[in-house]
Amino acid sequence: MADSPDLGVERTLVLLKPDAVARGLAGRIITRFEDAVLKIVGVKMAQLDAEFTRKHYFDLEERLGADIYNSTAKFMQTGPVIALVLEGVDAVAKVRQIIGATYPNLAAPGTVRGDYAHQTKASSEVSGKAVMNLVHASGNSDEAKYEVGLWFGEEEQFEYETLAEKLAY
Ligand SMILES: Nc1ncnc2c1ncn2[C@@H]1O[C@H](COP(=O)(O)OP(=O)(O)OP(=O)(O)O)[C@@H](O)[C@H]1O
Repeated sequence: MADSPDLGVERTLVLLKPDAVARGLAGRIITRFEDAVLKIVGVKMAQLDAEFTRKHYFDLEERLGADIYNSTAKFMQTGPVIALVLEGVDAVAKVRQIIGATYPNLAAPGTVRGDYAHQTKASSEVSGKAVMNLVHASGNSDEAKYEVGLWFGEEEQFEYETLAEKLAY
């Protein structure tokens, strides 16, 4: 048997956005990740500035346009966020499933966005404000590597050393 079997364990970045922190939902949201055997290996609270927001959402303006970039960047700086590095089997995809679709009205019941938010794309377009959808999570494994590295130094991330620790619950 190989010394280190590939368990499919990976890391992903999660942000509890200003609306989640302000509404006192942090604990309930984190519990959902922990219940799905996603382990916290890094955590911090931060107030974003314009420069760091640009680094985090570096491709958003190109993907969705300047108006959406600007409203999202503004929203992300309205209050503190909580950043987490989560580790687990298929963590990137699993976290995206747990948080649900980008537009909360389309997010399934049982997902974080589906249960705790309600905004539609149309309401954001009318108001010119960002979709307040509580959580950001890396969209794929390349994005996860970039975002985890942007937010957390090596020394700010912890290791579960043994197989038992990695899988235990
Ligand atoms: N049509 C829109 N109007 C206003 N804000 C939007 C719109 N589309 C996206 N956003 C904002 O931009 C963020 C990034 O959009 P993206 O397409 O990357 O969705 P996502 O990957 O589900 O969200 P996130 O990157 O925050 O995890 C969304 O979470 C939302 O806050």
